[in-house]
Amino acid sequence: MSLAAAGSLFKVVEIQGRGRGLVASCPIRAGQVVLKDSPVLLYSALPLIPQSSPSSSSTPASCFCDHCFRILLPSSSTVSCPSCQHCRFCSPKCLSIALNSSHSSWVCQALSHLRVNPVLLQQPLERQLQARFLISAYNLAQVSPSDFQILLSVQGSPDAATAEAAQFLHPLISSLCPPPINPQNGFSIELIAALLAKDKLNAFGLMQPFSEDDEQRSVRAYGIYPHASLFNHDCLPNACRFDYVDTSAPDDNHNTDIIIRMIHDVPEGREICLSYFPVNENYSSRQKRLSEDYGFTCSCDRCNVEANWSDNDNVEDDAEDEDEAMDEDQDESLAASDTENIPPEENSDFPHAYFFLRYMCDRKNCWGTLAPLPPNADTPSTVMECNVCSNLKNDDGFGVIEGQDGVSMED
Ligand SMILES: C[S@@+](CC[C@H](N)C(=O)[O-])C[C@H]1O[C@@H](n2cnc3c(N)ncnc32)[C@H](O)[C@@H]1O
Repeated sequence: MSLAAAGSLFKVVEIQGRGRGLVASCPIRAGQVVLKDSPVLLYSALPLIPQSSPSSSSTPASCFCDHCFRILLPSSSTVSCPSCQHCRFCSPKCLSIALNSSHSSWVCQALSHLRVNPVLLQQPLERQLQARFLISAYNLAQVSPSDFQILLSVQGSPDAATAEAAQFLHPLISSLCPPPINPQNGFSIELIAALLAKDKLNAFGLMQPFSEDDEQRSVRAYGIYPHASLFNHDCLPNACRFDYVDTSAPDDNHNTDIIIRMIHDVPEGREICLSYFPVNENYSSRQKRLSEDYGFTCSCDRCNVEANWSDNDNVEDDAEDEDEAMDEDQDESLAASDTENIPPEENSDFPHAYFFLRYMCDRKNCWGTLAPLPPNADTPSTVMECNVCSNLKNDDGFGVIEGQDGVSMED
């Protein structure tokens, strides 16, 4: 679904202090899909050299296809790039597509150079990923100039951190003899800084598969989704995004598309917002992330309430008032169980408790958001899907629907 196709559901408007935003142009129902978006650019979020086997060239470089980022199962017929032997693909078809797009011969050579660059390899993962992004961006300019223009059109201007990264990466990337973009700006440090800023503000992470044992789920790939990048942030979002990287049909070339679905009904005129990170984070860490990573101070309803809490006041204190047991491992976060006995109308300090009760997944280490499946004609679905662990639950009794992990969403 392109922005134009979804145009009847929302419009792009300029909102004071927030830049562009997407506003409902009609009432939108819970579960309704408002956008299906394809990436203009995707790049791996793994270190240049796999951590577990830094010196072995025969060890697989990654456990994800280097083009479509599906997980590579031991039984699957994977193929390696014939030139670098490092990047692996889930099928000969994916390799063939990649050789003409994401893994062109220039990308292959550039990544091979980076993998033996001792200065870059000593840098933190973030710097290595910025190098990966710049390789992909320059390649995009070559293989799809129109998509490169789209990348340039998303929001983002350099800050001190991206300017410093550009200082470091400019000589490195220039030494890879990238293909010329245009004679005016070539591979200027300014262009590199601008690209890094756009990536920082707009990249969506495609996460590694969920596991209850993983406290910190990592990202497998980052992507720039031009339409989805127009959603502003709210700490109590009314929409959330789903992806079906591994569960889409094997011949589906759009498995890295993301889908934005409404969490609950919204009236015409309401801005549709996502949360840029899991909703369980507390006030100070949310404000810190939004300021450092996105350059704004959040003044959403939830922040306005929590700004008035004293320094040590947090959701857990409310939960303690209610004689709730504390999860010591989560003392910086809001645990769903902490809110169970706090009806919003009885706790004026915490009016948004209802959101966490109804829309936050309570599975261990998940912290995902629940949204109903799309309505059937006008009938709303009573089944809620978690956008992190894919669990399906009945909206009424919150019972888990067995055997329904990883459903695939089509248009
Ligand atoms: C992914 S972009 C969202 C679309 C952006 N507003 C635009 O014009 O393209 C993220 C940027 O939007 C702005 N933004 C997002 N949510 C905001 C909010 N709640 N309040 C103020 N600015 C916000 C910030 O400048 C942020 O860095």
